[in-house]
Amino acid sequence: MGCSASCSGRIVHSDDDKIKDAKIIFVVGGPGSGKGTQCEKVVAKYGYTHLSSGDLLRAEVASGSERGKTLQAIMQKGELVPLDTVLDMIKDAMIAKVDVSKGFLIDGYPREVKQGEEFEKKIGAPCLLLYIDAKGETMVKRLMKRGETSGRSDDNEETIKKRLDLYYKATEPVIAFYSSRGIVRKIDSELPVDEVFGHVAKAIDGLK
Ligand SMILES: Nc1nc2c(ncn2[C@@H]2O[C@H](COP(=O)(O)OP(=O)(O)OP(=O)(O)O)[C@@H](O)[C@H]2O)c(=O)[nH]1
Ligand SMILES: O=c1ccn([C@@H]2O[C@H](COP(=O)(O)OP(=O)(O)O)[C@@H](O)[C@H]2O)c(=O)[nH]1
Ligand SMILES: [Mg+2]
Repeated sequence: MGCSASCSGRIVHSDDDKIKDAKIIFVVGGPGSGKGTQCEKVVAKYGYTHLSSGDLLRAEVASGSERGKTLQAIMQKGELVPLDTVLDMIKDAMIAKVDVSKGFLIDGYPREVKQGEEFEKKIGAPCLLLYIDAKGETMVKRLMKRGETSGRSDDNEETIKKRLDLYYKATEPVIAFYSSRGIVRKIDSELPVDEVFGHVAKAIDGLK
């Protein structure tokens, strides 16, 4: 959809136009790499809107809807929910915030190259991809620890292993895909949280 002139002659931008023009940052990394931790800090410093695809899905599960029940079964197994479901949720959440948002952090998405391509067709192009990188054993350790209190049904040893396998197989190619466009900034998240954030902030400050 393009712009249309209203009766007063003012140009009216559709929701689609508005989100297409928004500043979009993808935050990609393995399970437990620290995406959510860093996004919270970006929100505090830059006022961006944080949308975690996993959180959106968990909210749907918590609502107790029929759709939520189907999602819960998929997530419990560490598999990926259908692409359109996640994309529609992200798009709705972006539209709801676009008028008040300085930019969007899309956390935990895309999980596979195809998801990125569809996002760009339906929403718009990212200006930056923050690649939050930690070793496999670090991620497992963090998630096992988080699992003691998170209440997340996928924070158990068996599902963590499947999430990690799927990350290496399906999600790592996303990084290569966007690297060729020159928008990937790799962040070492083995460092203490505040040091990691220093590097994240530098990447964001480098945006025009
Ligand atoms: N030591 C250390 N721990 C961290 C760091 N970042 C995150 N953690 C811990 O690791 C766990 C996972 O961090 P999250 O921010 O939830 O990770 P995530 O990438 O959003 O994980 P998913 O939601 O599973 O994708 C949490 O318990 C954090 O406290 C870090 O830079 N250093
Ligand atoms: O775009 C997405 C994002 C999440 N998920 C599902 O939600 C779970 C939790 O995702 P989250 O990003 O919260 O955690 P991660 O698996 O990265 O630790 C995943 O294992 C998937 O089952 C999905 O299917 N598509
Ligand atoms: Mg998270």
